[in-house]
Amino acid sequence: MKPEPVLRLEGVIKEYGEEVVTRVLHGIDLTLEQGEFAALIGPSGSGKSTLLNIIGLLDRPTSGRVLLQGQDTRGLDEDSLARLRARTLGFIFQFHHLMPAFTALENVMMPALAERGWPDERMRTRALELLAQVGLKERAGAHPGQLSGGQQQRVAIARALVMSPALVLADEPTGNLDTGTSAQVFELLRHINREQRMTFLIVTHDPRMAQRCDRIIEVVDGRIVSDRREPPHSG
Ligand SMILES: Nc1ncnc2c1ncn2[C@@H]1O[C@H](COP(=O)(O)OP(=O)(O)OP(=O)(O)O)[C@@H](O)[C@H]1O
Repeated sequence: MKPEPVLRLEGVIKEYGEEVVTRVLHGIDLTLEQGEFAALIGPSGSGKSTLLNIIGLLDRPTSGRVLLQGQDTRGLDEDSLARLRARTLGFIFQFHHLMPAFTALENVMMPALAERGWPDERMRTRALELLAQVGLKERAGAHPGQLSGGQQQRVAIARALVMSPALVLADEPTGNLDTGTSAQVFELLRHINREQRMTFLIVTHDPRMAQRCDRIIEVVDGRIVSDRREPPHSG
């Protein structure tokens, strides 16, 4: 039997306003299978962030359904949504939002702490493994202020992965980095995707980055206007 897709959106509509209603998403249908590495592109104001917030269970559609690993999220209360979010989703933002008073290791453990309370040894081991994977094993005890921008973003990536999410949502993950660092961070995401078959959806304005994804979903005026799979890249 085919596994449930990681994500399925059915007829997602989003409207803002009460007296004057603005429709921002016009019935989005979208499926992401496990292991996909997809870019979400489109002009400013086209609805990418709105869509990402709905997929990330941070906002609810006006109508339509969002299913994560086959689970219908419609009708779940805020607590259930928060639990599902913590278990299933990882978030990477343009600005890393690391906590300056905590070390890199503590920052990576933070989502696990929020979920399970006091840190246990397994959590610590997992966080250290992830820091090693993003090339920061030696910097586990450093505070964010002692790390470069690229290193800080790599800590944020490790933090996004600590709960082994089925789907990682990245909003302009390299938007705040210089070109060289940006390419390295992107390659790291690619590597994690290939190695762990973790699914990624990446909002980007950078056409070169989109070209290096396996699938490019383009949104214009709240509609998916194209959804194409790229031939596999060699490297
Ligand atoms: N809370 C809100 N209330 C009213 N309108 C909103 C709200 N949030 C977003 N919008 C409108 O919805 C549309 C889509 O916005 P959204 O932020 O999703 O676009 P985007 O594609 O992510 O843009 P950008 O690339 O500039 O981040 C815009 O016209 C925006 O003004």
